[in-house]
Amino acid sequence: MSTFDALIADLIRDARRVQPKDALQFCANWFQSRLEEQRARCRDILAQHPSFLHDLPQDHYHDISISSSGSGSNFTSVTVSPYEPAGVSRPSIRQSIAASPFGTLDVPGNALLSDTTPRSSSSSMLPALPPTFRVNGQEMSPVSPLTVRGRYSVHESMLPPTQSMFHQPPPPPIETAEDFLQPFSSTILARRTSVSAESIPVDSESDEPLPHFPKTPEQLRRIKASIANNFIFRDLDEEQETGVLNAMQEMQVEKDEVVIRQGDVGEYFYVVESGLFYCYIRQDNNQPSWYTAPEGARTPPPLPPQPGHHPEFGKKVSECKPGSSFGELALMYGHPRAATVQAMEPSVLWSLDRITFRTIILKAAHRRRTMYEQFLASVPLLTSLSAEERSKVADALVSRVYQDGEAVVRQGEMGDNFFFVEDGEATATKTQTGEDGQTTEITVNRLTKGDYFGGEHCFAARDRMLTAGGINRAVAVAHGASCSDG
Ligand SMILES: Nc1ncnc2c1ncn2[C@@H]1O[C@@H]2COP(=O)(O)O[C@H]2[C@H]1O
Repeated sequence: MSTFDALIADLIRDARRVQPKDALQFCANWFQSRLEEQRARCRDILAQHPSFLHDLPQDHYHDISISSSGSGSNFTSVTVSPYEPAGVSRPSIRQSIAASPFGTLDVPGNALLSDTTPRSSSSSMLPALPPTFRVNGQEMSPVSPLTVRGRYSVHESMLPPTQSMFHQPPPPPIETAEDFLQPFSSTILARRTSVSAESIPVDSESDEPLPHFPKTPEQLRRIKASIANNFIFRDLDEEQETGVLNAMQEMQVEKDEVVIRQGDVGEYFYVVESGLFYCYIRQDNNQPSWYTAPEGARTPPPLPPQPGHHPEFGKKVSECKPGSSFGELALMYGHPRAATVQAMEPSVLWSLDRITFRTIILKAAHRRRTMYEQFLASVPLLTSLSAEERSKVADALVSRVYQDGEAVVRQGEMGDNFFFVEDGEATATKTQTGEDGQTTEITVNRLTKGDYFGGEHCFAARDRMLTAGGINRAVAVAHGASCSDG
């Protein structure tokens, strides 16, 4: 598969999973995120191995602009080197991790890097200047390859079409060299893998050292308790869990503190140890809190206050309590933050940086999904599902090991799970009461790999008791997974 095809396949898969309301915006953000990640990695590699620059063909990377006529014959090609030293220190992907979990804007490509707002005390770790790259000798900020306007497309791209029409004059004809970028296919990149678990081969490894913040046994105990019932951590093996625990940082959050702002770039994922958080979504527009409309721009009239609305953050959509987590969407899909998250009381959070989240957690989830997709493809009941539908079922599966003789479901119990036998064997038994009043247990079925049971709405199996007769693994479709009558 070509780089382009692979990119598009990844984009389509992610878009289907997310089902964005604004598809174009989703695509723009998705490509922007890929581009930023890739360029930061290139710069990292070149910072470590400047000699690679000489090995690279100078026309290795082209930005191609299309003339406003849109005709294919009017392509012009401009050499752009994201490797070229630019006279300012550029951020590496490591540096792009803001020292403060609130510093969600400090990522390459974020136009707000030119913002001079004071940051947290650890901001000395952050690059002093916005990241740039050089086009024809001219310093430029990264732009979205799908954006046809100026440099700070991040601002613009966050506005939905109607909103941006209020703020912006009509777009000029497409004419700048940096508007469209060909997919990058560098020999140098082959030396490193992407951190995107969504798009990399499952078993590739990142050689990026992950952060390690030493912790007391008591802190470790508290994190483990916080993640114990969180499905996001369910797929981690011991080594992965250790990596995640090492990378987590404790945060004491005050009442009313805003941990995440809708529209910001996501750098951290959070697990709630104690306290309470509300998540809000502004429906009226998607623009980030730091956005200021250009002078003289017309703004839409403010919406009247409604119950459950925060005057600034919008509608309350959910609450995050101890053991839950938030902030995963932006890290997974490269979106701006989808909601604003604010502490309702003094709280304790554990934050996990984007790189660790993607290299460990997403990778484990990806591997798990691949494993279950293969398993589900062998289940006769599901042969009519499309690959995409099987993926969805795979994501909903929770694997559980049952010991020999252990009951999986009991006769007469209300059941809201549907089970597949992943490995081993299960027996279905039924208790019968004879005319003499004696109860006997008879075996009515034996189930092996790929067989299923449960789901009382789908199958008249509620009068059975299934015991794990040598069953090693059963896979349950989680509560809420749908199954059709039949
Ligand atoms: N209804 C919701 N829509 C979107 N995000 C939500 C919602 N409820 C909670 N959230 C969380 O709010 C977080 C905001 O940052 P993210 O978009 O990274 O991830 C988001 C989710 O974890």
